[in-house]
Amino acid sequence: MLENESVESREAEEFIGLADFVAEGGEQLSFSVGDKLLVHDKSSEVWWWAEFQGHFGYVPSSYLNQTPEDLEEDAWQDDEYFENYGTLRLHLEMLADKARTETYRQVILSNSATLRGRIILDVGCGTGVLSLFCATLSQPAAVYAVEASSMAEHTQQLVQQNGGEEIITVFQERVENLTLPAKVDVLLSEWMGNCLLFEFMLESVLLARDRWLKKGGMMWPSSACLTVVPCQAFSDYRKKVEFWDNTYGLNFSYLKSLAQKEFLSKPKFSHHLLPEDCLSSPADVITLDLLTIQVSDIERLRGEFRFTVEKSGMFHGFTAWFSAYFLSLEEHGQTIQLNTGPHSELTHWKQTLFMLDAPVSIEKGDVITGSLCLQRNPVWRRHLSIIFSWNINSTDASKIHTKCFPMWR
Ligand SMILES: N=C(N)NC/C=C/[C@H]1O[C@@H](n2cnc3c(N)ncnc32)[C@H](O)[C@@H]1O
Repeated sequence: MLENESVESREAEEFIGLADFVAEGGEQLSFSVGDKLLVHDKSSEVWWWAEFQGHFGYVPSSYLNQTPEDLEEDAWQDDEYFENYGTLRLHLEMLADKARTETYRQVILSNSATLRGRIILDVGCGTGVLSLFCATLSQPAAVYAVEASSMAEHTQQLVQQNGGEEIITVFQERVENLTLPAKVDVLLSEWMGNCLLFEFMLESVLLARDRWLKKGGMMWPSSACLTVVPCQAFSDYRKKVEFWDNTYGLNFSYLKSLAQKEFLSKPKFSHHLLPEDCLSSPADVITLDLLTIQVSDIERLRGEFRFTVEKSGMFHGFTAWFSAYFLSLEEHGQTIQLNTGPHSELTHWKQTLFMLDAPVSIEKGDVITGSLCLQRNPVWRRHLSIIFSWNINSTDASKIHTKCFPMWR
């Protein structure tokens, strides 16, 4: 035993669980998100031999993250994050997104009468466009425009050059570290990342809500949901995997398994899903009420789905997108929706594609049931893993497929 331990302990590497894993069969080892495992053998790509609390077994490598020795950069990677937002590139992308920006403008315009005399907090105001909509399209008492990056210096200029300086105060600070002059009636923010949560700016918005939103105040967006649909993705699969079957007359199919691992193990951002590639009607799988959801809730969000296939074809994977909803400040005013799905005007987020390792041919009438879990990364706090579990035409637990997609670490 001593010999065995010394061999195994010599080369063991510490990894951290990105999501809960339930062993199927004696050879596998169960663990929970955040657990630290010792990996002794990585000879296989997919299954590693690991140890946890004195037990040994096989674990899926896609569920594990290398723990950074000393987290020299902070887990939020704030320096890099706010440096990115200090340049115009991302702000241009967001401002050029008409569907996104016009929706917020519409919300402020249609509530302009009720905004009169109110105090508004704009979390992560960037160039201040939303705050300037408030100041120019309504008469609030005050707008607190909070922006942590160096963009705030320019925002101050833009506010002055657009006559907003009487109403808008720009704060260059993380909203979590800020002391505001007063509590606010409305918390306005455009925080949604890919698959809704990526970047986890939502945590900052919720902390600001808990500290600065008056009782009975309004959150804009008021609610948000993550929508999913099973889909075809012939062109992606052809370009990334089938490409190797015939490469200039040569047979490179030996590379297909490498291609699957390299191209299909992570989600594909900015995917443009065509309506005709949807295999069924989409379903809202996860819904957030921004007034009541707690920071602890966003560590792990889970939803179930059941799709009845409406057209025969190939099941290449799932596509996800989000919608945000803005309640009216008026009793019976209409709710405004920002829908980033394939049946709405394209936005800079587009949609996100999650491809199965191997496509499955599917028939009209087939039923795909399963669940989706958004598991926040226990180490890199702006990242998450998205775990799809599904089976086709069966409730037999042994036929459940599962795939864990890191976004990104
Ligand atoms: N991804 C989408 N949609 N929007 C990202 C929008 C991010 C903007 O909000 C700022 N921001 C993010 N987090 C904070 C915070 N805690 N305090 C102050 N400003 C912040 C960033 O610097 C960007 O300008």
